[in-house]
Amino acid sequence: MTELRGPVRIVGTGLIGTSIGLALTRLGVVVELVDANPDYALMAERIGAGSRLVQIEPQLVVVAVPPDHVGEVVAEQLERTDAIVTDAASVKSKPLTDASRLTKDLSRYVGSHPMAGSERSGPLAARADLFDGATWAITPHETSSADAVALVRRLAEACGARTVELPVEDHDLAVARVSHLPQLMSSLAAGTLVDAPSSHLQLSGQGVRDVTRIAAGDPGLWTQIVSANSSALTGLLEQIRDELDRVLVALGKGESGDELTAVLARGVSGAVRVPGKHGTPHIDLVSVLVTIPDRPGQLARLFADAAESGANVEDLRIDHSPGRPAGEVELDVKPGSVDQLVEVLTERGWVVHR
Ligand SMILES: NC(=O)C1=CN([C@@H]2O[C@H](COP(=O)(O)OP(=O)(O)OC[C@H]3O[C@@H](n4cnc5c(N)ncnc54)[C@H](O)[C@@H]3O)[C@@H](O)[C@H]2O)C=CC1
Ligand SMILES: O=C(O)C(=O)Cc1ccc(O)cc1
Repeated sequence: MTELRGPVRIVGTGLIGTSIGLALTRLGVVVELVDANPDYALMAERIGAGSRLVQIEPQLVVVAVPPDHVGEVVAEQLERTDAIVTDAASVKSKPLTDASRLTKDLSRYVGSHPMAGSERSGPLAARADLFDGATWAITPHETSSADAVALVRRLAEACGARTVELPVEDHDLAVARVSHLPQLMSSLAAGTLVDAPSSHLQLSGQGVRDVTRIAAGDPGLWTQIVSANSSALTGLLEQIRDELDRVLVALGKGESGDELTAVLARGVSGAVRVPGKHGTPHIDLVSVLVTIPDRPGQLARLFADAAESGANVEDLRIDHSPGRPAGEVELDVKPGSVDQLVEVLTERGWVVHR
């Protein structure tokens, strides 16, 4: 069996590279940190993601630089080392095409893509547990060696992720749908807030926060990602444009038409197909809303009371605007636990709504 012994060289010590470094270092794997910006490599070293100076040749190189530069760095690392080389880019066709223009033998290269991240960039946003429970795509190409694929699988598992293998082209079609289109939709929705009066913005609740969170991602990085996946994205954007036209026509009629309901109902059907946490199939959860006074210790009391009802809280959201005397906690539980949870919380004086 191919073992991940290290050292692992990480080229690009931003959010993703430094998070991989932290995850591997916690397992005792020796990590070498390299970045075009020496300050970033130093920061990554200071927070414990590895070391800038490692004398031993790497077993594996992970290229975690923006997509436009991945191909050249992969080719350079293949030529300079005997290591297996992977990358973490959000698109997989472009790095492969770019690298194949620069070097002949790509058997030690296999692309990969951790499906976890954040709207933040740079080493200081990194976390050792970023990939725990996440999916990590591995995209072998025609000449990737079995050893390369096996070692990259070990890397993903060492970072706490579960792996999915798929061809390069399938990967790019899939992420156009589940990552790149949602990013563009989030940016478009958030863009309408730029000129909004603050009297409108003060009514913001969790819905607009959910929809706009990823819009805060680095525009430079996302320009590279969506440009590299333009053909897969174009079809989806045309579909959205047609749907938007239908919505405009329906709204223009000024009547509560079937057309509008059909668009909204299709959204419900799509949303329930998104797999739940840890890549498990989506299970229907029920949300229970609890009003919580803005005082120290209230969350701890709520969780203790919820635990006593026997309900396992599968997920939760907290909505609290500064200055308001109370917040709203949304507890997601399995349908079978709801009655008991509501009964116990109500008995103990919580204001609960389903
Ligand atoms: N941001 C996210 O949530 C996710 C990003 N990715 C992919 O991971 C890669 C890295 O993204 P982030 O860590 O978010 O970006 P980042 O901006 O936080 O880090 C990128 C790092 O690469 C360095 N760099 C740029 N060109 C370089 C070169 N030629 N040689 C050495 N270092 C170089 C930069 O100085 C920077 O430190 C990208 O390809 C992205 O598509 C994958 C999954 C999630
Ligand atoms: O912030 C989030 O929820 C993300 O989904 C982050 C992300 C960004 C880019 C990727 O290629 C993969 C994951």
